[in-house]
Parts: sequence; C-alpha cells; structure tokens
Amino acid sequence: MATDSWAQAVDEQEAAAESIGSLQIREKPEENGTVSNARDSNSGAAKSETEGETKPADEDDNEDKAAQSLLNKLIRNNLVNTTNQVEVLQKDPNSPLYSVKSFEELRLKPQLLQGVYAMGFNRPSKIQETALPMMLAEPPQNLIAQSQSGTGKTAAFVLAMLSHVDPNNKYPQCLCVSPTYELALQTGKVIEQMGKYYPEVKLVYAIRGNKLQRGMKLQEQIVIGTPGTMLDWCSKFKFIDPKKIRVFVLDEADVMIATQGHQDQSIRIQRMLPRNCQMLLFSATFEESVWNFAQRIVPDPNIIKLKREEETLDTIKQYFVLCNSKEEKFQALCNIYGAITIAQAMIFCHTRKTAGWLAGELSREGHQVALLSGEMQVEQRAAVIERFRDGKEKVLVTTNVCARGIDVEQVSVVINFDLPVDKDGNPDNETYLHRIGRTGRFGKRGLAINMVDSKMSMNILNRIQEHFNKKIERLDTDDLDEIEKIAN
Ligand SMILES: Nc1ncnc2c1ncn2[C@@H]1O[C@H](COP(=O)(O)OP(=O)(O)OP(=O)(O)O)[C@@H](O)[C@H]1O
Repeated sequence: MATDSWAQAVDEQEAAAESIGSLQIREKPEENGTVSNARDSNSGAAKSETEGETKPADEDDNEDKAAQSLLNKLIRNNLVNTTNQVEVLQKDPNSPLYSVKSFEELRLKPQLLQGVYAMGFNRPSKIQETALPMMLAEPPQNLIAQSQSGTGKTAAFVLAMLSHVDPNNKYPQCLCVSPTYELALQTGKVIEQMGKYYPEVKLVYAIRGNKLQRGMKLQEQIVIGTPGTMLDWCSKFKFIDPKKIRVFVLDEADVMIATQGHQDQSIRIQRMLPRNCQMLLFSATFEESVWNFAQRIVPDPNIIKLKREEETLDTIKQYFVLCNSKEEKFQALCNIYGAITIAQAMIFCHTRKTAGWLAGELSREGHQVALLSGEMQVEQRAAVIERFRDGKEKVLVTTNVCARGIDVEQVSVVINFDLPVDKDGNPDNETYLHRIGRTGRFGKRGLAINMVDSKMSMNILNRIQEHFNKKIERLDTDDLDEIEKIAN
C-alpha cells in the first residue's frame, strides 16, 4: 500500500487537490504484541513501574501487551478525528498522551535509556512524548510530524529507529534520508551517541565518498544518507535489500518532497520498500501544498501538526534593523558586536558573493570567521561546520545551504543579513523559520536580527510578520544601550 500510495500521489500531483480520507490508526493484530520492556536502566531486569520489583517474564509480557493496547486506544481516541486533518496541540494538557512524562514511561529499551541519560536528557520534549508512543506502537504506525526547530525531532526518530531494529539480524532494517551531507553526518552522530550502550546495532553512512566494494551486502542495521547515494545503494549496487527495511525516515521531509531531485530519488527508494514498512516524516515546517502531498504519500498517517502561531518559538526574540546599503548593514553588525557578547553567530546572506564579501570584512575587523557556501565540496562543508561546532570560529557566514537542521548549541544570535526570498522574490517563510531556528535550541534563549535595506525588503519583512502573526520589533543599532537591553 505504501508503494502504491506514493506512486499514485506522484501521478496525481498535478491534479486538483482533493480531500484525503479520514485518518485511521491501524488495529493491533493479536499475534503481534512484541513491545520494548520498561526496564531498569542499570540492571536490565524487568521491573514493575510502580514498585520496582522484578517479575516473571511472561507477566511482564502481558503487562506490556495490556499497556500497548491501552496506548493504542489512547492514540485512537485522542488523535482520530472525523475531519481530514488532526492536530495534536503540543500544549494541550488534556491529551492523555501527555501523561507520558519520563523516558522510562516511553518504554525504551534499557540500553537506549542509558544512552539518552548519558546525553544529558532528563525528560522528553513534547514532540518526543507525543511521537514516540505512536512510532513504537505495535503494529508500527506511520507518522507525519511537525515540531518547532530544535525541539528534539531528530532524537525522537533516532530513538524510534534504534528501538525497531533487531540486532541479531545483520542487514539494514532502517533507512534515514537527509537532504544534505552535513545533516546526514549530524544525525549519524546522534544515532552513535544514543546507541552507545547498544553496540550490537551498527550504522553506515550512504553518502558521497563512502565507496563500498561491488557485490557486498551491508551488515549494518541502520543506514543514514542522502537520497542519491541511498538510491544507488538500494537499486544500482544492491548493497541494501529494500524488501527487508522496516522503518523509512525522511528528515526535513518538506524539502525532500518539495525539491524535485530529492523527491524523485526518495520516491524511487520508497517504491522498493515493503508495504508494511513504517514511514516517518519530520520537519519544522510544511508549506500547505507539501503537507497535502505528504498526506497522500503516507498511508494512514498519524499526524502531529502545529498551528501557524505555534511555529515560531517565543524563546527566540526577533528584531529588524533599518539600513540603506550593505555597508550600513555591515556597520550595524559591528555595532551589535560592539555592544553585546555573542557566543557564536550565524549570518545568512542571499548570495555567495555577499557572503564572501561579508566574511572578508568581518575578518578584517578581527573576527574569527568561517565561510560556508554551496559551491564548496561537501566534505569541505562538513569540516567547516565541525570547526564551528568546536568553537574554533565564532561567526559562520553562509547562504541557505546551512539554514536547516544544523545543531550548534552555542549559537546565540542569527542575523539575516539578507532576508530569505524564493526565486520569484517572495518571502520564503519556511527558510526564515529554519534560519532563526539555528539559535534558541531546546529551550535556550536566542536572538534573531533581520537587516532591512530597502522598501522591498521592508515589504518582505512585513509579509513574514503577517504570515507568522508575530510582531518583529525595530532595533536601533546606533543606540548601544538598546542593544544591550535586548540581549539581556
Ligand atoms: N529530551 C531532551 N532533553 C534535552 N536536550 C534534548 C532533548 N532532545 C533533544 N535535545 C537536544 O536539543 C537540541 C535540538 O534537538 P534536535 O536537533 O533533535 O532538534 P530538531 O527538532 O531535530 O531541530 P531542527 O528542526 O532544527 O532539525 C540538540 O542539541 C539535542 O541534543
């Protein structure tokens, strides 16, 4: 069904959008009750959740089945709506899924619990609380999920993949496709960190430059990569047997769908997967048409969708600065740097040329600057990000190539030196959200400053404000006190 559904959706893509059938959660077949156990993270012994007593395995199994069945019911009752689109409001305290409060209660394998705690995670985020029960339910359920930047989506689907693999089977069981080389590497690192105490599970990168011997069959259970290489490994080189894949993740799913090349490759991979393969689509943004398309390609999806006004994070303060030229914008930038201490900043420019110019000017001012743009080799780009992540450079000047997903905790300021526009010169709201989401990661405070240098860019900023229904305040960068104030 998955295969037909996507193929059909592609064929019909040009046709008028029609309503999608109402959402269904599949019933749990009696014989298929295997779930992960709630176990003590240190000893690995099965325990009662309330008393911590060790119990016989079959009793524990029954309890697991009962809990799983209850979970399925909760999911059905609370997420299935008669309308086409169901929204799980992340802040809805009435949703019973919100009773899932700790990682223990998410019924993760003990090795994964250990990994999660070793990463310093104490509690799941909203998206993790909400999505994990759906992703770990038996039978596995498909999911299209939206959650704000930096709220832990990656960790959520990584945990789902690690939970689903059978380490005894030495072949790929989960495929995760990312739009860029850098993101694939970053997600792979999260898999490695979370799976640290689950060493039987192995990971391989399907990325350019990772050459394998012809005829070999992969033994790793998880493959993370970019769509082109992943497709080659599935079809041309047959390193992967797609029929054995149980989980297929599309990270930054909207861009995977909206970018023609990525879409073609992802569809060709997806066509090779078995019908019961779980499909998981994640992103912080889904433009309406892409959202509709996603629902057509994923059979019976669970849906977690944000309301428009929830898309921007309150922890990221947004401002704009009025200037007349790029030189004035540069001066404003210097004033900001003169007034506040910035741990690390990312500065987005529209073109490589501006990015190159700005990086040069900033270096001349004595800043440690890294420049990242699309014409660089992917390996070079990954190395630049790694240096920035390690704090070797404090400022990263870039184009849209870095707008999505890159997770550097220390980024406290994002500057839109040029506002994001699409090829027709209209505001690119999705890119705006992804760019400012490079700061304010996981509840941290962040500052986003937009440089406006013409009537046209003021118009674009106004449209962005309207789109998100969010006021962006003006900042006078000649007033050092004012800059200091906003930083505090
Ligand atoms: N439960 C948690 N507790 C503490 N930190 C967490 C938790 N989950 C994720 N994080 C951390 O929060 C940061 C952002 O998480 P992540 O990269 O998964 O977000 P995301 O939603 O995928 O972001 P984006 O939309 O930008 O791709 C990461 O540094 C991650 O390690």
